[in-house]
Amino acid sequence: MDGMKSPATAPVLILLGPPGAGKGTQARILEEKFGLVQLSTGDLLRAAVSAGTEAGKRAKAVMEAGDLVSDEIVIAILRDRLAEPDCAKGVILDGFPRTTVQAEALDTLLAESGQQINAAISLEVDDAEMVTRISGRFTCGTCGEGYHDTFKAPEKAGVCDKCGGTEMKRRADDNAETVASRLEAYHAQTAPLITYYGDKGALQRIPAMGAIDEISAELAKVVAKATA
Ligand SMILES: Nc1ncnc2c1ncn2[C@@H]1O[C@H](COP(=O)(O)OP(=O)(O)O)[C@@H](O)[C@H]1O
Repeated sequence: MDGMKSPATAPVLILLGPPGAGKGTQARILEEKFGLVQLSTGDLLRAAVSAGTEAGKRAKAVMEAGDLVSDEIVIAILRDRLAEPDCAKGVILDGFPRTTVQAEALDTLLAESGQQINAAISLEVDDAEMVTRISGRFTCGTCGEGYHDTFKAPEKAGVCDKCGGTEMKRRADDNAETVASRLEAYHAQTAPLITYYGDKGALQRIPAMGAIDEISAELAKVVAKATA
């Protein structure tokens, strides 16, 4: 029929990288720049734990140990979230997939609605830096929004950058012992996805050891190209 086009599919981007690589920070920047929705399975799981849902109860101890929550739970949570109307704008997946089983489930899920991923972007950093970064990060217990990083701004230790509050809290799993397990889980279970997406021709690598705005500028170029 004249003028009939197949509907444009919404962008689907994946951010890959170890804990502390800056996936969450960069996903929030991309959300604003490109009008996309950030989907963080870590945030969704923490919300399930706080709400005390069945999935949350099963996930709590696993997360505190720095291990990966079962594929079954995470895939179910992600599937439900993706079905919400705001995701029609396009999504940035932050922290998902983290295993090959999850990557395959995502491909199947997207194929059901005629979609596929635009790019899997790997934020490349080294492990030693990750431990330092994670042990220095705090969020604000007063406004819940502010963020403070003792590593980047030691002079402002303990003070929220948004509201000036002084009740800074560390995430339950941001301690040296758990961080080591999270890095181990990353190398054993998630790093193979770099090859998975490389083989599909969907992988983009970005050096991510520098300043947040330099990395986000690089990332924006890659995203603009992948979603054009
Ligand atoms: N896709 C996933 N599969 C399995 N477990 C997950 C997944 N996403 C998050 N988690 C769980 O939530 C924890 C926190 O994840 P996240 O907030 O992404 O932080 P980080 O990337 O800093 O480790 C992980 O250590 C893991 O236990």
